[in-house]
Amino acid sequence: MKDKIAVFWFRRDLRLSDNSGMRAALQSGFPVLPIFIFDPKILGKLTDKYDKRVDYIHQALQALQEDLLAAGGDIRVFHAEPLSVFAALHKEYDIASVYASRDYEPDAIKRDSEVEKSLKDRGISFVTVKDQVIFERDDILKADGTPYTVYTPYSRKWKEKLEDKDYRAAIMKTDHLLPLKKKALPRLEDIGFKKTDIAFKRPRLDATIIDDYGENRDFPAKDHTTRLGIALRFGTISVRACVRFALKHNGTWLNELIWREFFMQILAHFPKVVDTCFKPQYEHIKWRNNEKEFDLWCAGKTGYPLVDAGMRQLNETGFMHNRVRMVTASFLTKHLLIDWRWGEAYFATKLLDYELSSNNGNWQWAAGCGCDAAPYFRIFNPSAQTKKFDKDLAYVKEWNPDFESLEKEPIVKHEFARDRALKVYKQALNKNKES
Ligand SMILES: Cc1cc2nc3c(=O)[nH]c(=O)nc-3n(C[C@H](O)[C@H](O)[C@H](O)COP(=O)(O)OP(=O)(O)OC[C@H]3O[C@@H](n4cnc5c(N)ncnc54)[C@H](O)[C@@H]3O)c2cc1C
Repeated sequence: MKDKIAVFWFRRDLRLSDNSGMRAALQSGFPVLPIFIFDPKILGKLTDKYDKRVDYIHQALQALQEDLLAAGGDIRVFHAEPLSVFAALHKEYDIASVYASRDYEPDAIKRDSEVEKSLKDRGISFVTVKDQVIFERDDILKADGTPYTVYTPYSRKWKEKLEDKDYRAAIMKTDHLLPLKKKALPRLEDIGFKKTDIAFKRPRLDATIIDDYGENRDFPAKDHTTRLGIALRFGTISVRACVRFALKHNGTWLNELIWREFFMQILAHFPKVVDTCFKPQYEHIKWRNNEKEFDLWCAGKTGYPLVDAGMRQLNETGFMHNRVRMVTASFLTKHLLIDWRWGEAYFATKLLDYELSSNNGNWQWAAGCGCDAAPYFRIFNPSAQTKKFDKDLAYVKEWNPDFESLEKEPIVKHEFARDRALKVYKQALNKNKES
């Protein structure tokens, strides 16, 4: 008879330390087999075979494998549909339970419920554990049990509710890993992708950035933000470690981590936001959706130096500074009157730190149609934003050195675009009053 084992399925928690899902698996008492699955359904949606995020995951798995080998185990990495992976594992092992850290995106919830059902049919339990957030969907609710849709009261309640236990490290003994013969990971080429120039570094909380984050974070040329977005996305850093650090070092940075959870709970409570406006009346907006103008925006050729610098930074590196993300998103939706969904989809293909809930929430914020959004009449003037946040043009010059020749012919004049946006937004909102 085979000995019973537990399986730990790594997904968006690619680390061995402070991993509450893995800790739960190790506490099961059964030897733990760690696995990761490259799901062809997810990878198939990525058209660029030089996707840096896939390369990042691949390198993070190598680091994870080193840690697991040092702890006396290893990892098995598959490239197949999860249901077929578990069917094959079921033949090879006597599995008591499969453990995983909880995932909150609509597609992940659907996948997990299919996996749970199929495991249950084989008599295997599927145990998911909170790891990706401090507070999930129903942890922070209003007194009447409904979700918060405004950030400030949400963050107040989040802070009131926070106790040591919520951010304590998930410490574990790794002596329960299933001994495995070392096996090389599949190569990127084996899963249909190519090596890129991204270099995985183990994420680190840097006091020299976080201590004076509040004073510097808004100036793109200073590059004074942590760049931990990708690490939070794929769980190569623990959010509990971030919160412990933020509590000691900087309240403004803590607020950013709360924004992340705010949008996650919005997506969890209102999954319709994936493709519709949080505020339905904004569906009446008559977007112009000019494809030529969209292409110019994507390429960083609008003639507005800050907008173009941001788009070029994004295209070249997969990152764009938050201030500039706000300006470029406002420009697309308000100056060009292009549907926020187009911009959101473009960012999703490019951002290394792409996170459905944050991208969606922030795009809806910029377009004015989100839960706690910028009012429709707040239209960033890209030139005023440049004067305020990049007055020496250091950021513009870095990413958009030919800006002077382009600036002569901007895609649209600010005053004209502003008036047009106000008119179109007002029309949409009035239509709603009439109907
Ligand atoms: C149009 C638009 C699209 C965006 N798309 C994404 C996205 O796909 N993924 C993403 O993580 N963030 C997104 N953001 C939010 C923000 O721009 C990035 O989180 C931030 O720029 C990442 O840089 P950093 O890692 O240096 O973060 P820091 O400034 O060091 O902040 C630390 C972490 O806090 C979280 N955070 C910070 N600001 C926000 C915010 N406004 N909303 C939600 N979480 C936040 C992120 O996890 C971030 O990594 C978007 C913002 C805008 C305006």
